[in-house]
Amino acid sequence: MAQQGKSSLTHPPQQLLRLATAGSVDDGKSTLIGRLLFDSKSLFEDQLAAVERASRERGEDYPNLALLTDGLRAEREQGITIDVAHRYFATPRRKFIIADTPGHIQYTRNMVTGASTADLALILVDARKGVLEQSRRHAFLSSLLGIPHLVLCVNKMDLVDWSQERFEEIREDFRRFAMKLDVPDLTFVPLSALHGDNVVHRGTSMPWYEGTPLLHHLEQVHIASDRNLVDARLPVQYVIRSHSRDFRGYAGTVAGGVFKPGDEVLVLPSGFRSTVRAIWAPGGKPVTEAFPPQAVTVQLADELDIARGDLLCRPGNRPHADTEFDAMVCWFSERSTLTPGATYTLRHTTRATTAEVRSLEYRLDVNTLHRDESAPALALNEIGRVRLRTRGPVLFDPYRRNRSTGSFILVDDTTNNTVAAGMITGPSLPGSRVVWHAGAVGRDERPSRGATVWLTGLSGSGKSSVAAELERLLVAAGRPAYLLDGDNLRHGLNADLGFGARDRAENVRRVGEVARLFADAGIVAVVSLISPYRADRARVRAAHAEAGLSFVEVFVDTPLAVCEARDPKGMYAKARAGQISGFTGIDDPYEAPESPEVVLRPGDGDPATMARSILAILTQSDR
Ligand SMILES: Nc1ncnc2c1ncn2[C@@H]1O[C@H](COP(=O)(O)OS(=O)(=O)O)[C@@H](OP(=O)(O)O)[C@H]1O
Ligand SMILES: Nc1ncnc2c1ncn2[C@@H]1O[C@H](COP(=O)(O)OP(=O)(O)O)[C@@H](O)[C@H]1O
Repeated sequence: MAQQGKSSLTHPPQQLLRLATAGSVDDGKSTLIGRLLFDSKSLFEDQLAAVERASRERGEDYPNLALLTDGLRAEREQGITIDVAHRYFATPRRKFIIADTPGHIQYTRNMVTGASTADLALILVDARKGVLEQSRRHAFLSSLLGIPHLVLCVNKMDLVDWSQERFEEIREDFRRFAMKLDVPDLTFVPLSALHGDNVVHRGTSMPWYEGTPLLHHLEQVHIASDRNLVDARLPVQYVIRSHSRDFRGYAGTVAGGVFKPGDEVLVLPSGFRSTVRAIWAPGGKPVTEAFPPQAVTVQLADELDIARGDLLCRPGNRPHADTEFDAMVCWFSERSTLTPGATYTLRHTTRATTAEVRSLEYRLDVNTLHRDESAPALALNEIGRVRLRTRGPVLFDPYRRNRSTGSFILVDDTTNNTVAAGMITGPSLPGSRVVWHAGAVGRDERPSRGATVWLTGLSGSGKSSVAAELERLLVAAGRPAYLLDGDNLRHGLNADLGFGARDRAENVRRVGEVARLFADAGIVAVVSLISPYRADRARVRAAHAEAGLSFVEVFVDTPLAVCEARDPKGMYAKARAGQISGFTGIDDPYEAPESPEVVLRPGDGDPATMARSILAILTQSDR
């Protein structure tokens, strides 16, 4: 998934939101898309007139918005491989591109293709039916594809009498499943696409709903920081030469970070260094900076031997350059299967090389998240984890960090067909040097089920007090639990770490690893750590999702003024007096969670009461 990045961009990144929709026709997807277009007045007069005419002809007394996407549906029913359809609409705030991917079980492949660049996924469920296997599959695929924002639209609320209770039931059911996935931002909207409630306008039917209508959320959701603006990457697509003007430029699409004239760059795989002399946008206009996903031409200060497939980055921040790595792949071919030993052409950014499937580590059941380690092959629409070895080094970042330099396709050389899409998880643990020994005890064989409860918040917010109560409650109920408190761990495991951003990241990483091991062992790890950076916490969540373990993020949302008034250790006073620098909340940042499973505020009661509310959510996640 793209990483949080900090940048001093002078122009805001393009305000375009790419949406992927998933759901079956019956869930009302066509109607919802139609309603978005209709109510946001994005329809052309003639389209509208055609819909009204067609509705009248069918004897319907309201414009049947599903007819807008009907042409598409017809093609699909005939089995034509149109796969993914794109629709465009705009409001004064944003432009939208909707990739409409069919919801049928056969279409995992289409979702992988259609949604791979999406900023946000809309998943539709029918309020009468609730969360179905298909909704889970879509949520899983969205998280696998690294789509940072997910909205569960509970549609057809009119058919359940606008019931708040039903909505909450579905929300909790879905949230329980999503806890095991890596979904950084999850939103729920109850709506009726048919009547329009909560699509563009609020309507009057669900006064109990405190959120905003869907379109408002789509207009407001913060996507600028989803882009990776940290790791500068420019895969070279073409070398542009003009002998007459003595010019040599390197053209490509920026895949990460920001490039500016004057920046020192490193060319891979050669290792040459140079400086950016100038950058041009298409059309030849010089620009002062370039960021993803702009297509640009870069001129360097030195004459170097650079070819298509090379990559420009910064000397202190390079991608992996490896011939062996692990990836999740989705198999696309009906005619063949992915089997260990087979070779394919691997296309990655602007390079191609031969890749051999060294091993199939497991096949994943997308519905249950069960891993089948004895699966011999992957068939159409199946997803699994593989280890690949390539002839030449591949310059990659893990997909979670960069969706562009972390993805690839496999092409069958005999047919020239694309047979798989892959997402690189990271370099292989060097097979010969370090081997991961799977234990002989399966998770289900352990006497208890583990999980991680992660309390984040300012110093003095109450994390330790609540965590201690939760540990006590769990143990009293006969459930193994163990408190991992930041302060305490800094006396031992993390005694070598300070409070700079890098050390805090390492602190969070280590505690996250320990928590994951505890959870795997069947223990509830109760973590109390300021953990101020969203990206660091997101990595821990991802590591849990990867291991199929529940991760419950608890935001202890006590305002700074309250924490400062409590000041149990006198730290705030010292920080204000300038005796401590880089203190969280005073002169160091705290990034609040965007969608934690639990939020605790000062009015929510004493620590024991708060702990009980966490326990209730945790118990749900066990089901
Ligand atoms: N500069 C600075 N910033 C924040 N906190 C500081 C700092 N220096 C020391 N302390 C004390 O260390 C405790 C926080 O440690 P953590 O390991 O939870 O911090 S972090 O997650 O790595 O940010 C925290 O304890 P709690 O009050 O229990 O949160 C502080 O008392
Ligand atoms: N729910 C609560 N209501 C009122 N005071 C609280 C609550 N939770 C904690 N406190 C008080 O706030 C102070 C800081 O709590 P602590 O758990 O040490 O915070 P943290 O671990 O986040 O630094 C303590 O004095 C504690 O008694």
